[in-house]
Amino acid sequence: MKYIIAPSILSADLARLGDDVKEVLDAGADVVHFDVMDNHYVPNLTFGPQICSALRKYGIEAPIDAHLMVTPVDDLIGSFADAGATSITFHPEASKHIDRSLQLIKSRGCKAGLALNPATPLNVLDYVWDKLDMVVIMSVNPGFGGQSFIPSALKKISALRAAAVKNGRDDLIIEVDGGVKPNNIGEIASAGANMFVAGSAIFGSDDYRKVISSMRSELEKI
Ligand SMILES: O=C(CO)[C@H](O)[C@H](O)COP(=O)(O)O
Repeated sequence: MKYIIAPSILSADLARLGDDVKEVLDAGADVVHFDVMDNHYVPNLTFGPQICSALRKYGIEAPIDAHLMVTPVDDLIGSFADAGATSITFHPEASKHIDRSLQLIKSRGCKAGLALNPATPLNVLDYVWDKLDMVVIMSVNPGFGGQSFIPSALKKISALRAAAVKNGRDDLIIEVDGGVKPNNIGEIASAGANMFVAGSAIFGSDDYRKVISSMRSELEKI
């Protein structure tokens, strides 16, 4: 299985974001995870499409995974697609019309996904399987980096992988976000995840290559 490592720029050095993102990609990361927080859906405020576009202008060519922790959702979908996002995910509680928001993302040529909070059940996916490229299992409550992985996420990841297969979606990307570290990435992957967001574990280290390599060597053991 192809495993995707996506550093969350929430924990990057924001005063030198372009360089920090280049460094983490040079160190072996696959995707830039871009946390968008609005101080409304979540109690924190980060960055908007201008920063995404600035990263593109700075020469970042890797996929950018925009995780919208905002409400309302739809107005920002077009802005992030224009700004160069490759995939856009949002929280079902944040959109009045989940199916419409997913369609909007796909119509702009981006991969589409739903992000499920720790207490959000999987049945929200029941009627939109055909519109999902990815599902984000939040293994922390959204809003802040540096929190601990919530263990019940493992059971949820396994149930999601089984449901995806049952619904003919063996290709579904299962992204896990929150508290991912070299010492738990193996069990998270074994449960069925194939994309891993890690903020503090990577950007909090002074050797990005070493952390990413140790994550990859844990993944190779599976
Ligand atoms: O979406 C997020 C918080 O809402 C972050 O992406 C997530 O918490 C990653 O940070 P860390 O790896 O430090 O837990």
